[in-house]
Amino acid sequence: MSPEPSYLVPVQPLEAMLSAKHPLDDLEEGQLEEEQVMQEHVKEGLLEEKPVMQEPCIKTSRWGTGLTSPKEELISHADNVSKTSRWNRSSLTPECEEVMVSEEQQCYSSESGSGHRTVEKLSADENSDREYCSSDHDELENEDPDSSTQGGMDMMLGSRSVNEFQKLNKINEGTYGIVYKARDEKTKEIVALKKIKMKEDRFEEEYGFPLTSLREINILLSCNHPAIVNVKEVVVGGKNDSDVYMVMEHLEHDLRGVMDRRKEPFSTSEVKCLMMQLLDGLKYLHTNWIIHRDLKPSNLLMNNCGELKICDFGMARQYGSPIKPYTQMVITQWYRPPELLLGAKEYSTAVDMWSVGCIMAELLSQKPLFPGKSELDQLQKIFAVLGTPNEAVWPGFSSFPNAKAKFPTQPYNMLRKKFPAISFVGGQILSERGFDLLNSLLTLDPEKRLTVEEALNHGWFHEVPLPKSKDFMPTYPPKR
Ligand SMILES: Nc1ncnc2c1ncn2[C@@H]1O[C@H](COP(=O)(O)OP(=O)(O)OP(=O)(O)O)[C@@H](O)[C@H]1O
Repeated sequence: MSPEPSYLVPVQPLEAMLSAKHPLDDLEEGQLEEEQVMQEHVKEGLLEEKPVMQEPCIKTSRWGTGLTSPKEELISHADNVSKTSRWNRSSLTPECEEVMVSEEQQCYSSESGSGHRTVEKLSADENSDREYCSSDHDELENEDPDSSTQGGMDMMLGSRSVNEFQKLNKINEGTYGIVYKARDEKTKEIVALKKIKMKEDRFEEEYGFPLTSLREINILLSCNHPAIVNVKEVVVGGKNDSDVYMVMEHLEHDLRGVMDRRKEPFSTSEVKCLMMQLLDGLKYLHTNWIIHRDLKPSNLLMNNCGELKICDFGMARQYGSPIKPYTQMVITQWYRPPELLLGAKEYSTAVDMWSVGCIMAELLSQKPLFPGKSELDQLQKIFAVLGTPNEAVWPGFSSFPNAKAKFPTQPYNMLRKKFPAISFVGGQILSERGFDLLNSLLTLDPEKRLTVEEALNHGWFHEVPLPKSKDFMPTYPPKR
């Protein structure tokens, strides 16, 4: 195995991980048993599967695990971080005492033979996104109610004020937040401020903070990789400091905007440069048990130094949206894998690999590969190109809840027609190896789909034209 890049967090010894003080002590009886059982499974899994031990494990905060109340968290850190925000990146530096088995590890139940990490869904009705949320609610509801209700704002103690930033312009408004370009008055640095949209739902009424945002902040503060957007800190503003903003490094563009502006597709070497960065960032996430689950061009930021960075972790590792979108916009299905569309009971890292396949196709052709108008239409579009699956090509296919629908029979894989090896009209062509990578990413059966490691090692990246250096990637005039 090639050595891990230096930006990966050093491996914690297994002993340290398992013997570290676990906040199970703080839980109620019933919960304790349940957690202990999970803990045992984790132990077993770790002991059985040596490679897992050797992989880096980012530390998630106790807020992320929902096992300790935020108040206790603040108290236990009081000596070290008094008057320092819970959200300060530096306060998250892993310490031996704090090393925990992350929630992701507790949830992941198996590692499939193909190398995709599978997570078992936590609820019975898996088509309901809200079920995940309620499972999370349950965890939090078991906490000391006194501390939980105050948690939302307590954790902001010591955070800087948004008034220390000069808002320059609004960049974008998404489902969960409004993003501004701003200048840090102290450092004069240009940053992006994502204002967390607060919404009156049960979770927020009780805990004062949207769950999606809590998770996004927790994950992003824990990640440290050149292809993952850097969140510097969290600041507050508005009446009673009740508005919360994530302060992120600012990137001039996102891939959606860039593709919309370009008149022609990226060259093969440019696609390789972008794909390698995307896969590198994703390898970091998957190695750290994080599934992004919402990879799409608008969530891939780009700058004029040729860098690509993954953003928007609102959906990461929760496998469903806990709150209703604020706008009429729904999360796009175009990059959603067939197993999710079919109502699969388990997700794995393979869901992200499907999205990567769709993104690669779009980079090459400059148009979305499967622009479905509804979930059914999405599946029909996928099957029309890749062939209608059956038990032979995808064992277990017919057991999916949504597999009962009558799909038109398409016995052949037609993908090569869309990405030919030769073009008589001067259009974009794709080599044998390039097509093999694309086709392997777009494998219907997630068990057989390429893993991020396999994709990164694919021969396409080693044949000419080689990936373009970031320094020579095209630049675009700033639009915002
Ligand atoms: N750090 C950043 N620098 C520059 N622009 C950014 C940054 N972060 C986000 N953006 C812009 O804001 C948009 C929305 O951001 P983001 O996806 O994080 O919000 P969201 O509300 O979660 O969106 P969605 O509706 O996709 O869930 C992005 O598509 C991108 O154009």
